Amino acid sequence: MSPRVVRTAAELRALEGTIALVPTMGALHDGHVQLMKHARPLADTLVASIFVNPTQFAAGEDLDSYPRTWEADLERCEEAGVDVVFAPEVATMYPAGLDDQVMVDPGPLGAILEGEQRPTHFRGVLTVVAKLFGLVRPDVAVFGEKDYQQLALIRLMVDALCLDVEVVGCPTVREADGLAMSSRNRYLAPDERQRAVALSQALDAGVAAGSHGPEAARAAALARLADFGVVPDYVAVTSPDLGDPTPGEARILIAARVGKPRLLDNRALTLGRAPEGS
Ligand SMILES: Nc1ncnc2c1ncn2[C@@H]1O[C@H](COP(=O)(O)OP(=O)(O)OP(=O)(O)O)[C@@H](O)[C@H]1O
Ligand SMILES: CC(C)(CO)[C@@H](O)C(=O)[O-]
Ligand code: BAL
Repeated sequence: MSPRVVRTAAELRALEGTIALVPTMGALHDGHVQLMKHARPLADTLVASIFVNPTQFAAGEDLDSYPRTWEADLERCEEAGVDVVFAPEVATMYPAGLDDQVMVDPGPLGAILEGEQRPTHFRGVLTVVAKLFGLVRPDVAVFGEKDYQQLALIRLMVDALCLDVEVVGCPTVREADGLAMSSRNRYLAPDERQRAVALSQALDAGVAAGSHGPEAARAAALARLADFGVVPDYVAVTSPDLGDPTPGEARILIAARVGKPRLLDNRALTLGRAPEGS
């Protein structure tokens, strides 16, 4: 059955039973469909939001050219068993205007990695996610690990602001060659699409070198990126909660521009101790 499209808070208030929410910015791909399929059995009603959130884009970023594929998105939502697509106008999300004086401050975790490259990004993301939680009032909300720092910050926000929403993370869905699916992949020219596999291969190299410690993991990932001529914005090896890495469970994260689009990827890894004297 086709999902019902709703645009207002009043329509959302009429929803009954438990609610699962999958927030998106549209241009839906199989990664989004997996999030929706994962969310489907978690509640009576499955809501997917489609909203290209202006406040998470800085001036000069790709807000205006961000892909918008409405008809195809509705088909993907239907395929995934979505009941309701919430597609608000900007004024519904930002009734006080885009220079809204009340915004969510992401704190120190919002200032590193992606936050260093995009200083106002997470303020916009957390603000819109908080607004979506307030409007949709979900019992559970599902996000992708592809945007690992975003997922970590949303969990922190839910704890810090005492929001009554269960946050569920889903593994990254990849193309056959390992490239993490992303709405912006469609901007890769054919030769860039081939080079884009550098990110997942660099993560593989980092994971394989992890037994020799975090610096070895980082060096292996950087070397693999260099093989493809890809210069990253960052390659970071962290603890699972994005702090300093210690032996055991850890995370390796990469961001890099390949041609026009800026791509993100990350993987879990297990760190050994760095060799003595390194
Ligand atoms: N390959 C993927 N696997 C799993 N989840 C994903 C994947 N790509 C995106 N998601 C998740 O889908 C949700 C909506 O993301 P969004 O609409 O920004 O898509 P995107 O593909 O990440 O777009 P962009 O190219 O702008 O980064 C987020 O929770 C995001 O982490
Ligand atoms: C969580 C989100 C939908 C907020 O606009 C966006 O950052 C995204 O698509 O990952
Ligand atoms: N998934 C992250 C959305 C953004 O880059 O704004």
